[in-house]
Parts: sequence; structure tokens; C-alpha cells
Amino acid sequence: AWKLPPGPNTLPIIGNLHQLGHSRLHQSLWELSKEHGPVMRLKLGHVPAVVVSSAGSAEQVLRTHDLECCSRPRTISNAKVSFGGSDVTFAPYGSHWRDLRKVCVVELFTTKKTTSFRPVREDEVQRTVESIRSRAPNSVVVNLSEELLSLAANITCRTAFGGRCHDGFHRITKECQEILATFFVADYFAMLGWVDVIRGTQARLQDVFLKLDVFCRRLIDDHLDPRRQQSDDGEDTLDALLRLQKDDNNITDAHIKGVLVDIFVAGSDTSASGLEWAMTELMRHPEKLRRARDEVRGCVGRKGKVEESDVHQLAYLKCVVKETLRLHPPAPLLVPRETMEHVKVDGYDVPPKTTIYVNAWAIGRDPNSWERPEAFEPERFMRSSVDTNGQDFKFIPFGEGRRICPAKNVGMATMELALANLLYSFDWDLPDGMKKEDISMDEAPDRSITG
Ligand code: HEM
Repeated sequence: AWKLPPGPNTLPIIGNLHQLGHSRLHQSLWELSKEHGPVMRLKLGHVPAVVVSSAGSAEQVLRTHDLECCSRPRTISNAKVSFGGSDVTFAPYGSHWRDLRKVCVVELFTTKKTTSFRPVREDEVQRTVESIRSRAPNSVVVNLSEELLSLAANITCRTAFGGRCHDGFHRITKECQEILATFFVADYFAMLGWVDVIRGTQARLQDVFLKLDVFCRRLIDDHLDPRRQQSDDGEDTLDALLRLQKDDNNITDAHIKGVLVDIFVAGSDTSASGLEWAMTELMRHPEKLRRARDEVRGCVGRKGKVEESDVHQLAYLKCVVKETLRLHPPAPLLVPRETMEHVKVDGYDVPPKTTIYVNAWAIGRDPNSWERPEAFEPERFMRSSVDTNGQDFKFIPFGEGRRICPAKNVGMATMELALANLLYSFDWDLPDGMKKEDISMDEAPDRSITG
């Protein structure tokens, strides 16, 4: 007989849905898993799910049984915005995903490509520094969240689409993320699709989809226009996809649009959130801020700015970024996976077609893996070799295994360079009258369980 993982009692029909606080799902799951264990079974309406919250169980899902666990659950919203799973992030496991994933790994996010966009990152970071500096003489308060989001978005737009961002990009990204975070009743109660129609969520999804389609079509048409001059930044991601499409009939327009949507969804907010948390933690820990700042200024001297070639010398700053990602992973539940076959995790049976949530946020705070897990101590990474290189499943902000973030290098390069320059260029302080204890550590609401 199968030995299923333990979990909270279920109610008829809704299962455990009533136990999941709607925002900050990773935190409600963490609370539940403290009671039921690091491999926990849930029932979300009719959908069986397992939540994994320890380094050991994550290793079994992401390494030992990576292949059996590497599909994605299909949801009403992710199927629609990904052009029917034509993308990479939401595509189910299969030949389409394998082919497109290969394109990501050998063409779009190679070390060579990432390096070729170094001048773009350096230029955008300097523009942000200038924008802040223009206000610094009068000690004007800056809204750093906005600055960091537009920094990350401009880097994404220039490297992916060959131009800086405009409002349309921000709008479409936001709408896309919001609809992915919307709860669709039919995902959990197959017979109740009409409720989504009455609530208007179905119509909103269709509306977002049409806008996405037009937006992507326009980007593609602009790139195909023979009068278009390639930007000085070199071949962007869309150029590369269109070049590959010419020689490979298997790459359709839907696939290209799918990858563009992945970039809208995953490309900017992730790095921006990491940077915002890094600055927040440093403001709360002035002695660590000073140490990171002194390191940068000591290494770079009077050059006026930090370049990417300087970053390898900044050992402490790199630890600040890691420590931030440990406590505040931008994708706290990674992207949900789905089992394709029966697997055993920690001795428990997990049937096929089970949704698996890997709680990277809880794993980063697990007292069995970390000393003083709640404390912000970049020094801990100075003393250890823990990294995102597939060896340590207690630190997995980019996921692991076949589905690991293919643009990990891009994310890291952006965060390290931007943080180094922010510390090099300014002496940061809180707005008048604000104490470090006043800093809000509330997290923004999560993407929904469907995200
Ligand atoms: C700090 C920045 C970033 C973080 C923390 C991050 C994190 C993640 C995580 C946790 C996953 C899921 C991994 C899994 O399922 O095991 C993922 C997947 C993905 N990320 Fe990132 N990401 C970042 C930046 C980016 C950027 C800049 C891009 C593209 C421009 C990107 C594109 C993708 C794609 C396409 C996938 C889907 C991979 C697949 O399903 O095969 N990410 N990312």
C-alpha cells in the first residue's frame, strides 16, 4: 500500500484551500509544514499537491527525481498567457520544452551573450546613479523601489527587444503578472468554470491575452522591418529568436511570443526585488552597509564608477547578495512543478500528476540548515562555499535541476553591479525622522498558487 505524505485534514470538495492565506502563500505553507513535516500533502480542490520544505527533500525532487518531477501544472491563466504552453516557463515537459530550453541555454543566455550585454548593464546602472545624483545635493528623498524597477526593466528591454522601456512595457508586464496571480475557480473545481465567467475573470484573461498578442506581434513586426537598424547594443534576444526561426521550421511565432512573455514575467521584477531587499537589509544593518561600501570604495578607488570587471574583487558584496537571496528569494516557491510518474520523496509516495511546491523561502530559513536563520549575516557565506551551483539544496533561489533559471547569470550580474554602484556612489540614509526599526519588512503579496 502507498504511504502518502502527512498533511492537514481536508474538508469535502475544497480540501485544504481554506487553510492557505491568500497572500504570502509561502508563509502559510511554512506554518503548516512546521506542524506536518517537510514533505506535506495537500488537496487544493481536486488537485493533489505536495509541499517540500527541507534541503533534503528538495534535493530528492530537484536532483534524484528531477526527470520525473519536471513538468509544470497547467492552469487556466498560465496556459493562456503562455500561448498554450508554447513558452519555456510554463511548458509541460516534452520535446517542445526541451528544444526551446536548449535555445535558451545555447543561444539566448550563454556566458558569451551575458558578457556581450555588459555595456548595457553598465550604462543603465550609470543612468540610475545619475538620476539619483541629480537629487542628492538637496538630500531629496528618492523612491528607490521605482528606480530599481525601471533599472531592471530597461536592462531587460534593451537586451531582449533592442530599446529602452516605455510605459506600454510596464503596463503589459503588470497586467500579465496580475492575471497570473488571479484565482481561477475552475483550476480547482472542474465543474465550476461558469463562476469565472460570472466573476469576470475569464473576460479579463481574454483581454490581457489579446493585449499581449498585439504587443508581441508589434515587437516582432518591428524587428522584421527591413528598414530597422540593429541597435548598438548588438543582437537582442528577439533578433536571435528570429534568426533561429529562419533555419528551423519548428520555431513558430507562438513559441517566440511565449519566450517574450516569459521575459515580461521573469525578467525584471526578480532582480529589482532582490536589489530592493538588499538595500533594505543594509539600511537595517548600518555596520554591514559600511563594510560593503568600504570594500567597494577600497577596490575601485577614485575611478568614479564600478565596472563589471571590478566585481570579482568584491567578496563581501557578493555575500550580501547571496544572503539577501537566502532570506528573500524573489520566487519564494520557485515555479510549481508537476510529477509525471510515481516517485518516493523521504520515503513517502507521491503519485503522478501531483503539483509540487518547493518552498525555497522556508528552506532558506530552516534552523536545521542555518545557524541563526532569521539573522542577516552575509559573513556566513564568507565562511562557506555554499552557492547556487547544484551542490547545496539549502540555498536554491534560482531553483535547481532541469528547470533551473536559465538566466541566473544575468540576474546575478545585474544585482551585483547595481548594488556595488549604489554603495560606491552614495552615502545612504533613511528619510528624516525614520529609524531603522521603522522599516517595513512586509512582503508584497505572492503570485497565487497558480502562478
Ligand atoms: C534575480 C533574478 C532571477 C531569479 C531569482 C530567478 C528565479 C527563477 C526561478 C526560481 C525559476 C524556477 C526554477 C525551477 O522551476 O526550478 C526560474 C525560471 C526561469 N527564469 Fe528566472 N530568475 C531570475 C531572473 C531571470 C531573468 C532575467 C530571466 C530572463 C530574461 C529569467 C528567465 C527564466 C525562465 C525562462 C525560466 C523558466 C525555466 C524553465 O522552466 O525551464 N529569469 N527563475
